[in-house]
Amino acid sequence: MIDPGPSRHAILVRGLRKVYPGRTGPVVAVDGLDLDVFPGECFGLLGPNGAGKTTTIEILEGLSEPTDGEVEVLGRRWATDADEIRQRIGVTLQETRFPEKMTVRELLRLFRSFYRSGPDPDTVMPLVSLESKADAYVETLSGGQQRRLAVALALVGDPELLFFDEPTTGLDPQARRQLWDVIRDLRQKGRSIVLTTHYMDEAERLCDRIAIVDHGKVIALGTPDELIARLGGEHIVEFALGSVGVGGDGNGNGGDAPALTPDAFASLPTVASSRAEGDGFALTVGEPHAAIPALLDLLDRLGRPLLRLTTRRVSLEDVFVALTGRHLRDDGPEGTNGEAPAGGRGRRRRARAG
Ligand SMILES: Nc1ncnc2c1ncn2[C@@H]1O[C@H](COP(=O)(O)OP(=O)(O)OP(=O)(O)O)[C@@H](O)[C@H]1O
Repeated sequence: MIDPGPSRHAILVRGLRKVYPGRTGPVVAVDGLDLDVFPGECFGLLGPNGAGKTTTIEILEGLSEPTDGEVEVLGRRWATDADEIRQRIGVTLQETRFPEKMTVRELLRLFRSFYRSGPDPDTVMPLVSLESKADAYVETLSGGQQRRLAVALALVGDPELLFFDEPTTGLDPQARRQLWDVIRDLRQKGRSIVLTTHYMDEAERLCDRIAIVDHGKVIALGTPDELIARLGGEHIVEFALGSVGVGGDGNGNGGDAPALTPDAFASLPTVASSRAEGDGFALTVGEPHAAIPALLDLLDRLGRPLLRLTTRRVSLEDVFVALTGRHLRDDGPEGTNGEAPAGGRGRRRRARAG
């Protein structure tokens, strides 16, 4: 049971479950989730497609009913205090459809009229750098400008708590950065923020604390630094080996020499963990200057030629891989491999404004 005392929480969730009927049988989207979001923090739900992030945020926003569990938003419950909660939160959905024949200013004024109090819409436009578009029809705005308009619409009620569901999916790098700045400003002004994302760099840059979600459960929780520190080393050394003899991959498999496994590198100086990665290996290390010379010595003794070697800082992606053995996502404008986003796989929420 949730403690009935005065809530110090922006959000309190206990034992949240959501089961959808599904075509081929029940789908457990959220499976016993606990969350504590404190006032003034930017809290991230990070996880792969289908992890249950959107389902969770929809329940917090009062758009969907839980199958089981308890939810408090700003110390209130949706069942009894829906009007009050709506007056105190701002919601930016994954996608928003706007009425085409309204200007930016008209739409902001309309949304402002839904709230008892809040700023003059003209003072909100500069917060999202849309003042020059005040009299433009919303249909003429670019994708990034429309996302920022959606944020402005969430701000006109002067919310204490804001929800952003995958705020930058599909945006180009410049538009992403502009939206990051808007979210950072809101945080600096003391607003509580909950955002979902499958971009680890976004979570790392924006969030004070992150819950990594997989299969409807929180599998890790902490500040980005705490989560990264769990790996036991701050650097990743990735390398691939040439095969000895004919054929083979970067692990030595398929050539004449016996294949190497990640264990072969586990006892090198400051190596905290080792895994197969793509066509080679990835070592989590504390001190690359100690680990790399020892690695080169070992490969020399084993007679294995090095094809390539790179080092980088540990990311939340590595935390996810260490926890699940899978990658968080294979794309992202600034992700690990720079491939184009997979885009609209699965369901996307669309909201019609006005
Ligand atoms: N209305 C629905 N009916 C049936 N299953 C659903 C429904 N909505 C979501 N699901 C399923 O519930 C699971 C969680 O989906 P959800 O959209 O919450 O995940 P997510 O982490 O937000 O993923 P994404 O990043 O793709 O938005 C998935 O298996 C999804 O297919």
